[in-house]
Amino acid sequence: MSFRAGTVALCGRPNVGKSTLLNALVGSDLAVATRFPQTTRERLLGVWSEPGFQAVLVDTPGIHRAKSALNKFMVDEALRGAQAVDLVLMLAEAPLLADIAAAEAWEPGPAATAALTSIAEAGRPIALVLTKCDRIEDKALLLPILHKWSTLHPFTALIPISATAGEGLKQLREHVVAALPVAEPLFPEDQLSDRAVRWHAGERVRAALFDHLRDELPYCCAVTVESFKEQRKPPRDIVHASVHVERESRSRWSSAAAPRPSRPSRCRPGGRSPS
Ligand SMILES: Nc1nc2c(ncn2[C@@H]2O[C@H](COP(=O)(O)OP(=O)(O)OP(=O)(O)O)[C@@H](O)[C@H]2O)c(=O)[nH]1
Repeated sequence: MSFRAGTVALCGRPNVGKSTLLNALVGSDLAVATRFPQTTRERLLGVWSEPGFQAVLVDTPGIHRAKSALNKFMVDEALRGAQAVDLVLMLAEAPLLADIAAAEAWEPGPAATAALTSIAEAGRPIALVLTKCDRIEDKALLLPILHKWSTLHPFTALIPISATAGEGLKQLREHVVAALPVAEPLFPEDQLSDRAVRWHAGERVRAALFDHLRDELPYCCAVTVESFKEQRKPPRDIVHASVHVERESRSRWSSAAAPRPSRPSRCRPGGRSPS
């Protein structure tokens, strides 16, 4: 069988599970996934290599109505990520509904449909991926929801998944592989990301800020990695980073502890990176 390779964008509203899905498919915690919306600020490529195919996954910031310059940049990044790919996976969260009557009455909200309209402007094939389905006990509720989505766009497929429980990932994999052209791999098989280990170290620091600081603060922070020393033995990699905050009054938080970064570009596909 001929090798298939191409690019697949993961797009959707903030917090729908794009980074978690990328990590599940690549098999490594490359992208920072938190319970907070708008964690992803820049596009990240995750290289999903398996025998017979390589899908280069583009993790994008969440699409939302942006007011600040940073948020506008993030939305532009997301929409740029959907250009010229072989397939767009439009992720939408499965709604939590009481019963089948509620599921039949359900409509996607204006923000989700606006995100779909923006993504569709790129003119690429789009598959709808309904995320977090592990939270829906009665799977019959998913049918009317998927049907509602199908009326909004000629999606190439409608796939319910749970990235955390591994549900639906086989079906998703088959759909992704079928959408890839016959081509040579775009990245070496053992490369997991387009970013340097140092960039991932900065992202780990940002993830720590989300974990440890008050809810609103991480959004006002930027991280610069000042020095990064890779070590094979414990305590492993050493990161010195500066945390930039918007206001002087917030600077007392700036010495947040950095966790050990993973080594994404060194890991073999399928293996979990150390965290
Ligand atoms: N129950 C459940 N939770 C999930 C699943 N996938 C993601 N989550 C949770 O949803 C939250 C958001 O996940 P992310 O992967 O960061 O979402 P995102 O779309 O990348 O978010 P942005 O950075 O805002 O664009 C996290 O708390 C995840 O743990 C899933 O399959 N099931």
